[in-house]
Amino acid sequence: MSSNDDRDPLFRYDDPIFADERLLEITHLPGPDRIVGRDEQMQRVADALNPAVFGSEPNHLFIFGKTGTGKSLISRSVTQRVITEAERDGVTVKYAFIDCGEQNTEASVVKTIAQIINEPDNSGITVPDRGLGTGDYYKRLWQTIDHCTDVTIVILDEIDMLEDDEILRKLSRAGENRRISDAAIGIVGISNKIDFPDHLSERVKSSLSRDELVFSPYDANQLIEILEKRQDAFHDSVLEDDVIPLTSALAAQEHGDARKAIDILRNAGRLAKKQNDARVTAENVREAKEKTEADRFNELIEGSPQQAKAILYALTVLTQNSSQKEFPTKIIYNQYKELARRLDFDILSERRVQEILQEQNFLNVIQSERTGRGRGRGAHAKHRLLENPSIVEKVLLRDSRLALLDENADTETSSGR
Ligand SMILES: Nc1ncnc2c1ncn2[C@@H]1O[C@H](COP(=O)(O)OP(=O)(O)OP(=O)(O)O)[C@@H](O)[C@H]1O
Repeated sequence: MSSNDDRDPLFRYDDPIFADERLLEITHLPGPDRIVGRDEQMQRVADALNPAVFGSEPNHLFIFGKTGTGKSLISRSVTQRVITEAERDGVTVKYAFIDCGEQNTEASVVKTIAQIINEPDNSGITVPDRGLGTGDYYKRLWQTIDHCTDVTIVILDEIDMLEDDEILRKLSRAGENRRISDAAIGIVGISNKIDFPDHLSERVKSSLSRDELVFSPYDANQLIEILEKRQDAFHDSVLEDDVIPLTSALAAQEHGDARKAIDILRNAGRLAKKQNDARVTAENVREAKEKTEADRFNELIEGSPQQAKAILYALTVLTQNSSQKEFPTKIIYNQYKELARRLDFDILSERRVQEILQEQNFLNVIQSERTGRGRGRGAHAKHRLLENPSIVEKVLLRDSRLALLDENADTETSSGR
């Protein structure tokens, strides 16, 4: 054993703040004793999946609710418990958790499910990353499901992001159509858009029978309890007394969002660590809230082209300079044209700007209300930012070209910041 004295001084070997930071990671699946206030929802998910314990087809299920209300957590947690119980009876249940924000085409979802479920050494089936058509990927999927499982549970997170809902029909009909012979499939669809089923194609609507469940936001007390049950992520006495109540109150401001609460707490710990503080304070929490919101917004717009960012910037400027929150496409377009000129961008047509606003509505960056026909469509649609404009501004100005719009840039550079 080497003591810390003879270790490379370039690195740190102790963590004065975190005892186990992984407990605060989004991929961490807390045990049932750390899950707060979701007994009823867990029971409903368990009721839908129950047949899988005996190797039969589960009921399909759609779960709706705002971000951070535990939809993914409860789906994964109950599925895990189904797997454990089924195993005791010699029934093999497997699950594939698909983020449809990342895998949004039919072929990529089919391929990913097959890759997750497959055990190539046992099945002898290969599922190549590329090179097969959608039909062939389906064939591999059916073979894999038959070979490797008795029941496959497919959890489709952000199901509203799917380009095409045909996959729902194929998965739900696979047994009936004898694509698979001795296995069953259950679908759990997750979305924060409650009107998602209205947008399904008629074919899917009529063929996919399902249960539906809504998760409501947490109140500040439930958020406190959720955070208290993760306190062991930190060393004893590191959190000052007001840290958890303040974090919960800040995360409950818009809607009770456990993801935001946990992210703020983790970022507060990281800030304290970076500053070599011995304790996490309310000050760290306030700073962490801003960082958490900026990170989240950044994640949403990361893939957006510069023109889309300029359009968002136009909406931000309008929001900052007005008591109103909602603006018609035309007004945003006029503001955008002025910015585009300053940035030396090609000026897009109003129609194209309208389409981009619709895409940002789809990505949950803005909310578009229709005033004519169709959702968020038409020149008369009104749009509002869903995030605090000063945070949006900061994040947008990180873009190298939009940075030219930063009026404080020169002073900041000359002051060495
Ligand atoms: N009831 C709860 N008890 C304990 N932790 C929770 C609870 N609900 C959510 N969490 C935690 O909050 C975070 C976000 O939860 P989850 O990802 O399940 O939310 P979601 O509703 O699926 O959100 P999104 O729509 O953004 O994906 C996770 O770290 C999860 O462990």
